[in-house]
Amino acid sequence: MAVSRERVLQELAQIAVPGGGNLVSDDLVRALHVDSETIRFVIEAADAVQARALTDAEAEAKRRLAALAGDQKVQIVMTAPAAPRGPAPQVVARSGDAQPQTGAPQGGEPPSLKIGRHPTPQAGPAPVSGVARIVAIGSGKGGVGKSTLTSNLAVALARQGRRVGLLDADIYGPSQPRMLGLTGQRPTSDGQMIEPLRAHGVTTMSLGLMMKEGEAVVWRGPMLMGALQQMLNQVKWGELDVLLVDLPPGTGDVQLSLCQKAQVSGAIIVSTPQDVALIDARRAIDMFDKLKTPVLGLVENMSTYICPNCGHEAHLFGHGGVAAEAAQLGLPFLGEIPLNLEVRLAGDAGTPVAAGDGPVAEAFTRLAQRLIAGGMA
Ligand SMILES: Nc1ncnc2c1ncn2[C@@H]1O[C@H](COP(=O)(O)OP(=O)(O)OP(=O)(O)O)[C@@H](O)[C@H]1O
Repeated sequence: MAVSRERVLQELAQIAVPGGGNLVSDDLVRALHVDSETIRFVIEAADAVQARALTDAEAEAKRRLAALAGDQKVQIVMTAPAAPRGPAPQVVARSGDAQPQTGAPQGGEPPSLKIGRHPTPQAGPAPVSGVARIVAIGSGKGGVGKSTLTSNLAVALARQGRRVGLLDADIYGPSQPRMLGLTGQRPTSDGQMIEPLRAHGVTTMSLGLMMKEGEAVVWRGPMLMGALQQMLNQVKWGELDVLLVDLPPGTGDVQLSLCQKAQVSGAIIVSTPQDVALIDARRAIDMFDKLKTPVLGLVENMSTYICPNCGHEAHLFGHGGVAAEAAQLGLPFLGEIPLNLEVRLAGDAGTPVAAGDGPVAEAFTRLAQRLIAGGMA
């Protein structure tokens, strides 16, 4: 039978650490995740010296949990900042089959701000200083073009003269640095505040830029909440008309944390017209309803395909399904973006198609104008 979270904590509370306490009493266990297949957590040391001193405790935790676990895989990650003001959390030790999830950092070291700590207590959703509106961009299903829509919409809004920020909170696959041509760049920090990057007129920050690649996949609940809180409050966003937040797909911790921590003005749901995508979109809408975040409307992506050779219009994923769904749910239908090779090529090349001209750029302009006219951006 799978070991429960409580049982894991009981076991960890028996593992002594230097100084007289144990792993639990010294609050060293972070992001504990227990399900039928995995027991996973982070041991968060204050620095590399403490991390070394905790190696034995980590090995013991590994041994004890492996003995208890049965079929569950045990993954333990030890993190510590390299130095008090050093470059970003570093994975310093691993045990057993818990393979390091770090890869080559994206463009050098992340800035010297420790990200992913426990959240600071907060009475309720708070505004972000200088930011007039926060709009979450969500989808029920992955791969429907939510990140593409976010970057292009941000650029289209900036071209309409709006002061726009983009927070890439899709920690499981942060793609905004690539889509906005920021690969290889790192935001800087004085250890307190982060200086965001700017691309195509958009003030941009991505959780992916704050960590070594792959590191965040072990984050859960509190750690994620803390990181998101830092992204909102420790980034010098400046004065913004709107901050777009690119959420991970689905209905998980990031969505919950964002709506609990920040005064989100509303959410835009992106979907393709297929039934399967729409079923998931409905789930996302339901989640925002439960979180009391207004759904501003739905956007249909990959709507129509116009053959670049013959001009024939085809509907590869169907057409009009999102508009019909919006009508049925009594929500605004905000617009549709065609399926177009240029969208992908431009995204991969780091210059969103909305930065140029042509029918697809116009579709994003229309969407941006619709949001501005509706007071949403
Ligand atoms: N309208 C479009 N026309 C052509 N290609 C598109 C369009 N929208 C998105 N794409 C392409 O589809 C792929 C998935 O898009 P994107 O990464 O934006 O989706 P996503 O919903 O953010 O996915 P995930 O949340 O799973 O990361 C990308 O290669 C992107 O370039």
